[in-house]
Amino acid sequence: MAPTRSMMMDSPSDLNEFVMIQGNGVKGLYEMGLKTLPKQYIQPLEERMSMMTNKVVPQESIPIIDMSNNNNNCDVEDAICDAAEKWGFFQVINHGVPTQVLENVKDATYRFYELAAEEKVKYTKENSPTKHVRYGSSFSPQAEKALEWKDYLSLFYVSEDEAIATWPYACRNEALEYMKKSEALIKRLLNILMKRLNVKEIDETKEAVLMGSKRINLNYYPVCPNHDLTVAIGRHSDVSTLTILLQDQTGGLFVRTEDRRGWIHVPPIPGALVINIGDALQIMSNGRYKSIEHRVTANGSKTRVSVPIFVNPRPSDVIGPFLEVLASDGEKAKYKNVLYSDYVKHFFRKAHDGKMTIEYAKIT
Ligand SMILES: COc1cc(/C=C/C(=O)SCCNC(=O)CCNC(=O)[C@H](O)C(C)(C)COP(=O)(O)OP(=O)(O)OC[C@H]2O[C@@H](n3cnc4c(N)ncnc43)[C@H](O)[C@@H]2OP(=O)(O)O)ccc1O
Ligand SMILES: O=C(O)CCC(=O)C(=O)O
Ligand SMILES: [Fe+2]
Repeated sequence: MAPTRSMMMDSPSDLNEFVMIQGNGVKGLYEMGLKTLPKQYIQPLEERMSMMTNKVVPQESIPIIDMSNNNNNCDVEDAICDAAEKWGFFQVINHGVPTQVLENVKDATYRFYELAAEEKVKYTKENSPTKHVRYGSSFSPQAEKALEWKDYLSLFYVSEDEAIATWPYACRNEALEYMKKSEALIKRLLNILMKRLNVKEIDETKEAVLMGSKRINLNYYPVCPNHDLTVAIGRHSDVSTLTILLQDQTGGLFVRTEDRRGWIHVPPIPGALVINIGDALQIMSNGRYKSIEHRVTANGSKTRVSVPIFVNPRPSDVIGPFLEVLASDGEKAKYKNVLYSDYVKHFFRKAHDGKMTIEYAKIT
């Protein structure tokens, strides 16, 4: 529902109560017709995209890789590994996930957020019947100095039966279908990436540590007043092995340049998926593949949705550089072995802070 002129009003006196506790989210703030951004969302100058220090580099672009069978397989494999080493980010087209499945999960995202706050609030951290389903706003509100203009629904996959029993009806079938139909793409990408690391075969143990758990997030970024003063998602790197990201046609995702001096826009391409390397794979590849910092800008005129699938080790896995990588030329380990759930908890308990999470695993 778009706000009408007569509805325009000030922010609620207790913002936390309205957004988080009653479950209205930032979507609720937009629908109230706020004219100005509440102060809690005003980011420090250095985090705003309008600052000179955050310049956009329009002439740069992350690779767009055609994965269709008509293309020479070796060329595709090289392009993927090169992109993972240099950029940590690339887009894939002709990837095998049906367009209809992608459209359906975007529609399902809208369907979930269009539910009444009383329905959505049943899934907040305080109310959710399971830790595997969580509806929230911003990233880590207790730890953040300034909030982010984003609502999310986070669904941790354990089994189809558990998902059917616990995920919200408005989106569960579509989210499950998107996960299922992405499976072949995920395996193909991991096989390709492992080959260059001298990992000849993904056996059961390797499969568990590379893709033993999955989380799907339905992100909703409503129109934002004074959007230049805030962010939709602050600078961060993902803690996953790989992330498969579906974005709509709005735009707003930016990736840090290699020299860290600027930001590259990831242009929406109909039917494409954005792939990025997460911290877990940076660690397992001993830094060969890069988990790159990225961020999302808030938009003053359009609502945006995105749906990442985070492909992860299992929480109980210990991750560290693969022996195959170290053995190949006696390379020294740059990261220590860490319990993956400790690593993820460390990530979730602090505000977004660029590339800082990986310091937790660095050998200094
Ligand atoms: C939300 O906005 C985001 C999210 C992201 C995500 C990027 C990713 O790469 S997600 C992939 C993360 N990996 C996994 O989910 C797989 C492994 N999972 C686990 O290890 C566990 O499920 C766990 C996440 C560590 C939770 O473990 P548990 O033992 O049950 O511990 P808790 O006490 O429940 O949680 C620990 C701590 O984390 C907070 N938290 C848990 N789940 C979420 C969630 N989905 N979203 C946000 N925060 C979460 C929880 O509140 C706890 O913090 P406290 O301060 O309350 O103690 C990228 C960018 C974004 O903007
Ligand atoms: O919305 C996007 O384009 C990116 C989302 C993201 O970076 C995340 O959820 O980790
Ligand atoms: Fe991310």
